[in-house]
Amino acid sequence: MINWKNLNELSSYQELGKVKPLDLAEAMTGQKGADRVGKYTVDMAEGLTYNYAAKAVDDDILGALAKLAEEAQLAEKFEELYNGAVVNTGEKRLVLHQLTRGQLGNAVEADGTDKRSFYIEQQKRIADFANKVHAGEIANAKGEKFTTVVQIGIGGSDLGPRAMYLALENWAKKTGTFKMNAAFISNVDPDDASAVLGSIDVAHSLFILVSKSGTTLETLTNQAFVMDALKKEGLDPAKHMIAVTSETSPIAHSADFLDAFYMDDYIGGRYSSTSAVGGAVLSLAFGPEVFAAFLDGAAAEDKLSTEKDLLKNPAMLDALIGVYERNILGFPSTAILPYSQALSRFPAHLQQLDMESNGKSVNRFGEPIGYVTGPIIFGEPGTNGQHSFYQLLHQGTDIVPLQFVGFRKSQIQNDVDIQGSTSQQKLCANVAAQIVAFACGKENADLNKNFKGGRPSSIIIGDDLNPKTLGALLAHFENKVMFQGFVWNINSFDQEGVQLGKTLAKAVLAHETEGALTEYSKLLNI
Ligand SMILES: O=P(O)(O)OC[C@H]1O[C@H](O)[C@H](O)[C@@H](O)[C@@H]1O
Repeated sequence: MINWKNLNELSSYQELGKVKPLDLAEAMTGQKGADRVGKYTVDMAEGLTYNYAAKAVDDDILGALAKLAEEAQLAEKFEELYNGAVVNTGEKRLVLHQLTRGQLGNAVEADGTDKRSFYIEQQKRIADFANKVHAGEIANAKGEKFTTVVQIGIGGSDLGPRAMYLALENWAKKTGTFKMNAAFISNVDPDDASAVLGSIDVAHSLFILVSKSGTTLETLTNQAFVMDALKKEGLDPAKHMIAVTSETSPIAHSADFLDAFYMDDYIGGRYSSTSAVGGAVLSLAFGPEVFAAFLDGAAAEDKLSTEKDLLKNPAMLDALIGVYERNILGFPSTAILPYSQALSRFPAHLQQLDMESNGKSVNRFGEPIGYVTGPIIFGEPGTNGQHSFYQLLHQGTDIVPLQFVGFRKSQIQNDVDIQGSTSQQKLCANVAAQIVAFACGKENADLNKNFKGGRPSSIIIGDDLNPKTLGALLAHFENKVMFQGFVWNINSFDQEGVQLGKTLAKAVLAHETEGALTEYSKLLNI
């Protein structure tokens, strides 16, 4: 029997507030700190590890978090979700993104079909299509091979797939699996589409129109923009464009497209990288086998997330430590800091994943809640961030919990020894240094140079970033966000907060405004 209770109704939450907080600076100094690094670590899938030694937790706090996880029935709620319960209460929908990469529980039937079979069928259709494009069997009007793939989409139909493409582009080039260049058009700013169209060979480009709803104004505008450009080149848009959408959307089964691949309403945009939304572009760019390996990594991490023991479940643990930092310690934000250039857009993806999912003020029944929910998420790859905003992270008045990601090896494996160390060693040295600097600080009589420390961080470490580790990394964060939503008793799978702005923008374009909106319209010359 599942109890969907608000966080402040749970006795384990009240108990958690009474546990003595850890003095992180003290705990991370000397031999004690060294021991923590070996102790507070848990295996993720695909050889990754989640190390939380530099988080402000000890055995007592972790024990209290385990009780909270149990009382909040996190494992049971995940089980409900993957067995097909209507967990998206706002939209009255099932939540099935895990099913795109594996079968964790019972077969799930919806709309009269077995959903796992439906997702597999779409993957097979995409694989077949991609193989034909690579072989030149599907080609442009002159029978020439497509060399570039361009995704047109926004939000979840852009950020995840773009971050995943960038994460694997150099790996694919290095391993000989690279098939096609990919580019992305998302913003309705005409400079976005123009710049992309100006940088590619349009006659040899295949466009993927990606919109789950098929109604997103920006995406449909960019589709028309691209169709116009194709026509101006004397090309038939219907021979250069495929669609990824839900079967019920207005753009499904349209003659405007060479082919169409489907996802459905049970996969939220920000959770759609492992569906056809990511599958089409990644299979075309790197080949279906690479996409399949990415799915395997995600499936393996999902499996780990079913573990009931908190200390063996990295996503649940990461989620609970985040709740402790947000609700007990009162920290308002979290920074995502990958020490990997390939993950340059990963923080942007996590901004949507986390903030659109957990930026909520009512519970899953639509009732107000009396505690804070999702933190503000931001980030940049290291070491670039160090030379930008780390000043505030080290000495600012707010404490910002940090999520580092690092790999022992670079992707391209082209490196030079300069002054006794390689660039990769310098990169890794910096992340190690930052973790300890943030946690331990450094006293100085000159307060301007004093570091208080006590700034918590965790790190996910792997040997290298490849399709499997990337899949595991993505699923870790998806599951972390889901578990946090369960703790806060909110619905992490709808996004009503984006509607008002869309409605008002439509009113502006229709010149049906009043008051301040009319004045802003005039200021912007609309
Ligand atoms: O894929 P689409 O239906 O075009 O949606 C694209 C995006 O727009 C919406 O406004 C939502 O905020 C996002 O969750 C979604 O990913």
